[in-house]
Amino acid sequence: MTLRFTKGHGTHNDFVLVADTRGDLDLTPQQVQHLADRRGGIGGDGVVRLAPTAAVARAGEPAADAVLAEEPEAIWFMDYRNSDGTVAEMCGNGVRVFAAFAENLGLVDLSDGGELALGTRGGVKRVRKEPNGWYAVDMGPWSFPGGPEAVAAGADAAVMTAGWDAPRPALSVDLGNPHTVVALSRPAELDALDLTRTPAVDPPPPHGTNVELVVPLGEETTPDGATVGRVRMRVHERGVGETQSCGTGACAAALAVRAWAAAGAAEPDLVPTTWFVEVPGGELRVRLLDGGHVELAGPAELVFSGDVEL
Ligand SMILES: N[C@@H](CCC[C@H](N)C(=O)O)C(=O)O
Repeated sequence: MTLRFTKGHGTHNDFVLVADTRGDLDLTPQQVQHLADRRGGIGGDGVVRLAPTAAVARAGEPAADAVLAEEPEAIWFMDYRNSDGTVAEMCGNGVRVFAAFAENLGLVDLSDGGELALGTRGGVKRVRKEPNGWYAVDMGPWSFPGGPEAVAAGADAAVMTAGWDAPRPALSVDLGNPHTVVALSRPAELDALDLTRTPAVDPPPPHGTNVELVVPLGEETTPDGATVGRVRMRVHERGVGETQSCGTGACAAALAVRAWAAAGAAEPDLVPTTWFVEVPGGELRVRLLDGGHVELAGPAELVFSGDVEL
């Protein structure tokens, strides 16, 4: 079978995108692994299938039914797979690149304030385009699975990775997909990390986790007088390995660092609600929204298209 694809990335978190506008493509884990293979295939951290939400629901995906019940206008669904062939609930960089792909296919017009509501296994996501060309997505609700006690204690898990003498405290964050955030004290320590092996998380999360290693860089004032926070991050993605960026991971990092800062602040309400997250592949913006939602903004690029044999 010959398959048309487009290669895209968001801050160098890269994806093979496939337009399945009839919704009849059933990608096997082996086919996903082949598409994502950087030597024998196209290469990517993940594979994104764009399909009609109704077709995904008919194929037995309960999340697609829930999407249509919540937002009947979410007619397109992001079927996201990690490069190892496993399914993931959400991908923050993937959602933005999906929006750029849908624009490119002529399925949506995001100029003049247009919005794309799309379905994911993590619920309905809404994407709009900013004047600088960045895509901003309302990532929806998030939570600290360990609850207020974990936030007060600063941790509900421990992470051990190559080169460390002992496990370090970490905070679990749920963005629709699972994250575990560990704070390091110095950028040099972050740079020296060996992330070629999967970090061990205790207690082991039932469905695995993405692990973000972060260095809080403090607060700064923007030219328009706003106070924002800044974080550096490296990430080991579930089902992939170390990647150049992770959008849900950037949200998790900002939310954890903000919670840690608020816990130690005399006036927690003054801790910034906007954070810039520096990743090896670029920079993302994370903003707390009303109603317990979080927004992710950043670039999305389509690089080339072609045909591949499956
Ligand atoms: N790179 C993504 C996250 C992709 C899914 C993740 N590896 C998982 O298994 O949860 C992002 O930008 O959020």
